[in-house]
Amino acid sequence: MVHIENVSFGYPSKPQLFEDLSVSLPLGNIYGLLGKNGAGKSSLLKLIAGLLFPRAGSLHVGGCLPKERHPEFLSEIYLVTEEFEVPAMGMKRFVDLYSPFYPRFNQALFQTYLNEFSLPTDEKLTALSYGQKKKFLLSFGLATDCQLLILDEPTNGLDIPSKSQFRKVVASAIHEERSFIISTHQARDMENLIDPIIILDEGQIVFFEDYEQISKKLTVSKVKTLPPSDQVVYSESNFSGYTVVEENRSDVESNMNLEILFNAVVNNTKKVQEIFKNQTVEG
Ligand SMILES: Nc1ncnc2c1ncn2[C@@H]1O[C@H](COP(=O)(O)OP(=O)(O)OP(=O)(O)O)[C@@H](O)[C@H]1O
Repeated sequence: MVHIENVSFGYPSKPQLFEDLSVSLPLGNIYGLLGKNGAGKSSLLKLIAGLLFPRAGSLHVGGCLPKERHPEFLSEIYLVTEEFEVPAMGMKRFVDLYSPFYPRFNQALFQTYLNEFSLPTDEKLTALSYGQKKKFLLSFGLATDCQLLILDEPTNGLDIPSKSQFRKVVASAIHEERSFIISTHQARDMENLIDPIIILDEGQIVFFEDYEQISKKLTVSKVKTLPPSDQVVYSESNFSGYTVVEENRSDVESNMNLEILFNAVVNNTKKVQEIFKNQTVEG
């Protein structure tokens, strides 16, 4: 679905943000894109959506060049940005205007999502709160059934019940003919939803692994004293000792959490990459 080859990109009169970045994202997954502030997550999502253009390299989405913004491409992609504006109109008018661009738009599902998020349907979009506007756009994006749904920080501004509703509706809307890319800092909101995990750092994709491999290859434990340093991939001190990430040398799959995984990858990228390089190819 998304094929990025040797892409370089930088904003005018700024240093390169990406240098020779390559990644392929086949259909059927909810990709989680993690990275520090300023790592370039939103820029990468905009490159994929054709809102920014690479300086070098090639970028294809569903066989189209995003920068050309062909109708065929636009009808298969929906982007919910972190900051957005909504037009001053009611929901029905919005749907009447924009759903015809999406040939598989599902009105019944759209209604289900609005109900799930308890959204008032008779208000003008501009009269909704930030979180309600976001839930409206998420509902619309999910209901388009487009092949590629891109969500930039989707749970920012959502209240606690809405975060679990978000996980529920997103998980229900994925199928093998579509993919979602979700960029987030809210690792806890995304537990058990995003898989594979992609980590962007220093202009490169430094980590791209699925949960199964992560739990086979790494283990996390809480200990009172630190193990020998050559065994420690990453450690954090806590009130009762340490949380330690180590290579998983057992046959038991671990229960890695996303926050600690992220810290391990960005603090000890080389070591993590070495561990994952020795992957056994199954099947
Ligand atoms: N329109 C722009 N013009 C110039 N520089 C920009 C522009 N947008 C972003 N940048 C710069 O590009 C870099 C990456 O920004 P980007 O928003 O893609 O990062 P991010 O990973 O999404 O960050 P965050 O997690 O803070 O949202 C930052 O250094 C930022 O200052």
